[in-house]
Amino acid sequence: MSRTRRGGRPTEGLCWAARLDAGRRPDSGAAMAAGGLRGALTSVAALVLLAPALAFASPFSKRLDAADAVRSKDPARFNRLLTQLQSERSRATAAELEHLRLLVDYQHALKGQYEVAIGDAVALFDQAHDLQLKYRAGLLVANVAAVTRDFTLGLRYLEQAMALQPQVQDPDLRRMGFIVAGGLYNEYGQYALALESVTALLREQPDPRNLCIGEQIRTRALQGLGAPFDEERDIQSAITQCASIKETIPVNLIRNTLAERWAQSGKVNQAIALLEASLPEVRATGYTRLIGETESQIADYRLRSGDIAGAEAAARRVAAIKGQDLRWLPNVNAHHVLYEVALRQHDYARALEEYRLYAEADKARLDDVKAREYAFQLSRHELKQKNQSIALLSNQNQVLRLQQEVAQRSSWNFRLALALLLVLVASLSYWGWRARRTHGSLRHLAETDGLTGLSNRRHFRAGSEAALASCAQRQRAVAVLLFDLDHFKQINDQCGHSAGDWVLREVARVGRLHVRDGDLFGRIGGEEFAMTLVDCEVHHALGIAEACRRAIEAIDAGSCGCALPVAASIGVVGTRQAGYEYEALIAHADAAMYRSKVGGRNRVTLYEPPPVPAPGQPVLLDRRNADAMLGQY
Ligand SMILES: Nc1nc2c(ncn2[C@@H]2O[C@H](COP(=O)(O)OP(=O)(O)OP(=O)(O)O)[C@@H](O)[C@H]2O)c(=O)[nH]1
Repeated sequence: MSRTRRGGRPTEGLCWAARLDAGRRPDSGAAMAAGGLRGALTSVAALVLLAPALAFASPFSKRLDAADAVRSKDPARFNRLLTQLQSERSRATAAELEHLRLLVDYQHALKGQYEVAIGDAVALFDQAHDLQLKYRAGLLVANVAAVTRDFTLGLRYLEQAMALQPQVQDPDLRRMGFIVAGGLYNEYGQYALALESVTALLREQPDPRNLCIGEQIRTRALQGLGAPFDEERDIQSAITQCASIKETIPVNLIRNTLAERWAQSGKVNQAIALLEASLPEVRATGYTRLIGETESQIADYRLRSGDIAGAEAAARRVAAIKGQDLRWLPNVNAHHVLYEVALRQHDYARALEEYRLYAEADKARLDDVKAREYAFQLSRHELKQKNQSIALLSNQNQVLRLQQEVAQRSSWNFRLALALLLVLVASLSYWGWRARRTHGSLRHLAETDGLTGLSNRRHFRAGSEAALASCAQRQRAVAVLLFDLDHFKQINDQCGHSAGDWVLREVARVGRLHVRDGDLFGRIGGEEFAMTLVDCEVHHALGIAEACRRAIEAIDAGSCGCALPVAASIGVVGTRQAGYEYEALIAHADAAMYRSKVGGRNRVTLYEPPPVPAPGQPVLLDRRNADAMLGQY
């Protein structure tokens, strides 16, 4: 039958470092009896409890810090402070309540109320707003879950807490994370990870105590890995480092590692001598795990060296440790040694019994190792899955961000384009309006007589031609009136040109009063005006002409300082007499107007065609009639 010890010296129980407080303050008898794995694991939690307090300014915060600082060193004071703080919790801020909650979780853990501690620390990890509190809650769960052998939960929270560690500002808290991770990884048989953690710790230039703890974790990880190490550099310097600050637990754990090395290389007696020499100091620590490990190594090496009695004595001391866990490696080793001793003493019944105890313990230990390995693989798997999910989510987020950015940019571009378009439309509208206005002004200028605002000759003619064409189609009557002011030159000459202008504007004003919509009224010469009256029979046109004449006659130029009368000679012609040709109508109206002038002025004359001459008789026409007739024929 071969022994099944693996990984070198006994490794059950979590990092001794957690027992640092216990090392300074030896366990009570009851605690020693409880020893073994649970005690060791509890101590890991105690290490977490040693974390420096977070800085808070208020009196409540200061007392929280004070409680935080003594939670392991002075549990009685810690409990008192916590009771006070809880009674005054109504004064606490939300952040302070979170801190208080963490301390209460520590208190539960220290009292052995592991499930309560884990339950609330898990919730705190999820709910804490302060990153450092969250980190500490995660480490607490990791430690306490290792005590309760909930390895999966422990590793899950260890990894989650360590994921937060880079953001932790407090260097002491960061170092604590490395120590807890290194210690736990060693206990989970993950020596490479333990080495990684402790290497990170040593890079952070820890204080002497943390350096000693780190060295112990490192030697154990190297041993677990079966890595070659330089005895002087890797072990003796670590022993010196720990011894110099009187850290007896780590110093002796390191010695155990050295003894393991020596025994492996055949230096069994040297290993026994080293362990025997340190045994009094080891026993003085009261640290069950260290005592059990040292004694079980002595038992093993004595057996190998042929010292059956010495081996049996040491093994029995281990087996006698009360409250130990069946799976604890020193227990397994002790039963194996006792079995071998019984065999060599030919006490086969005892050998059988010891073998049964050994096999039972070893099986339980192997199951435990498997459970840790399984927990580790599960946690790695979960971590991988989580990282993959995070990566996936981050990719999705990136895609969403990009989509948002594109949408935003498109929206900006769209808005910009819209704004530009609006500016463009506004500019175009403005310039269009300006152009239309300019065009309108120009057209108005081109069509209007500047003095009277009436249509000028050209525009009057165009409008009249259009109206005549339209009325011609419908055979509607149109009349044309031509006005010529009488002796206007005198007004100009005697009253001044501005008085003449005023009279012209007045004639335009009164003339406008006599035209309807659709009629046309223009100034077609200096003192000549014309009206085209649509849908207007000539007799009606005569009435309008007469009304105009009277209105003009009524103009009192005295208001502009001119005593001269104002009057006009008007000629009227209708389309029934002269047809729809503009030129002919104007010529006939002009001829009629001429007749008014000739007839004494200030009168209205209807165009009358010249009498048809008797054959052979010449007809004398005045100049205007002649022009009109020439135009007609
Ligand atoms: N104040 C002013 N006078 C103008 C304007 N256009 C033409 N006249 C004047 O109108 C006068 C026309 O004079 P005439 O052609 O001799 O006609 P008249 O004096 O009215 O005499 P009869 O037509 O024969 O009654 C001239 O003195 C022109 O200078 C104008 O825009 N303003």
